[in-house]
Amino acid sequence: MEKNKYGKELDVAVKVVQMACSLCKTVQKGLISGSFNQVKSKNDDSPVTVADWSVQATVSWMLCEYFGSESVSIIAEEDVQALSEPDSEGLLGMVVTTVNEALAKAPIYGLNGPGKALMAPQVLEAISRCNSSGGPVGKHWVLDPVDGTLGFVRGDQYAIALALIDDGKVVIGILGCPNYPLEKESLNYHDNGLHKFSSSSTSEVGCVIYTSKGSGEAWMQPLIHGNEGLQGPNCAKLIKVSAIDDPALATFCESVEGANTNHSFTAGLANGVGLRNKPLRVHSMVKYAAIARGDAEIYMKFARGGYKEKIWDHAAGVLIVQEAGGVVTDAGGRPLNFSRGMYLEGLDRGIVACSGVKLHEKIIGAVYASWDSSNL
Ligand SMILES: Nc1ncnc2c1ncn2[C@@H]1O[C@H](COP(=O)(O)O)[C@@H](OP(=O)(O)O)[C@H]1O
Ligand SMILES: [Mg+2]
Repeated sequence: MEKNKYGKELDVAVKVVQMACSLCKTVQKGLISGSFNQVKSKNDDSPVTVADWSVQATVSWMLCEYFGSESVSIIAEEDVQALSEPDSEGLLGMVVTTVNEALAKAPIYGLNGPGKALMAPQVLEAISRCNSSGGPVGKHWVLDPVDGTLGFVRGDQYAIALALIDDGKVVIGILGCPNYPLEKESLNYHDNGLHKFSSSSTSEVGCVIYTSKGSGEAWMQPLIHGNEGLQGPNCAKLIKVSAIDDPALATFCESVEGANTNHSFTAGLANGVGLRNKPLRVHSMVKYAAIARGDAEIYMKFARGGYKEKIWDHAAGVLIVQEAGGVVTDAGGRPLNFSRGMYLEGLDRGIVACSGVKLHEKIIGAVYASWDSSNL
């Protein structure tokens, strides 16, 4: 990990994402057991939880600690507005406790935590400083503290996504996938005929996947659970995209939510290129992890109605798929542009990530052939 130009950043970021995974697992357990009222609605009606703010505060605090609070630039999904409302005192208290519990465990991950517990203003400051506008010059961290919040609140798949952009290019990418089974065998057909990841008693669940640009390698670590650190069974494994290039054998992934991507358009594309398997519908950037790990071959996203994709929903996943051997472009076949602030400006229609060039060309060709007759 240390050998590349961004070795220190990657080393710290992987450890921080490991911490964040542990934090999220604890909060998700509390949510599912119904012990806390930790979910709020944002202005766009999407949910936000104690975990979103707590991960953002923890990652922000750590990055400032290691890379300097003066110089570090972070673009992340959450702000402190809902947390600062008069009726949010209890919620803020939970966030502060959750952050301090996470930071107290920093040494388990080989990181230095704060000398003493953070107070509420410090936690709010850590969250609100992640308001950089990014752009084409300099280093910018990009964080989605809990991607797939709907999956998170449903006890399903979600991801913690952290990437570093340097002069407009994504140079490192880390995806924490706390509910993603380590073994592909745990990928089962579900009742409704769709693929779904399910944990079995034989497979360990949860991993952190990471890469750096130009390495041609992507790695997967299991989650760190106790004091065992990163030695022995926690050694990272190389991952690689699938070698399948026959559409009849390929599986495509997409959002669970029909509001986030047009399922009927992707069904038409799938049919057009001869895909036979049912789609694998998964919340969050775990879809990119599935492509990078060879558990599926295609990920397509076609948002509706002028929705503008945010960089934190794609940066880490795109680089991981590319370095694991895959291809990711917009629907016009062009690379995604991470250099223009918080949005993927100039994105042509949708996003297509594939395990290889052959499948990718077929999907792009199918988009070309069917776009005009679609209602998108
Ligand atoms: N109307 C919309 N169209 C497309 N994507 C949307 C959307 N509203 C929200 N999203 C994005 O889709 C992400 C979830 O992706 P998926 O549906 O693939 O699981 C959300 O991430 P968050 O859950 O972090 O907000 C959000 O950024
Ligand atoms: Mg997201």
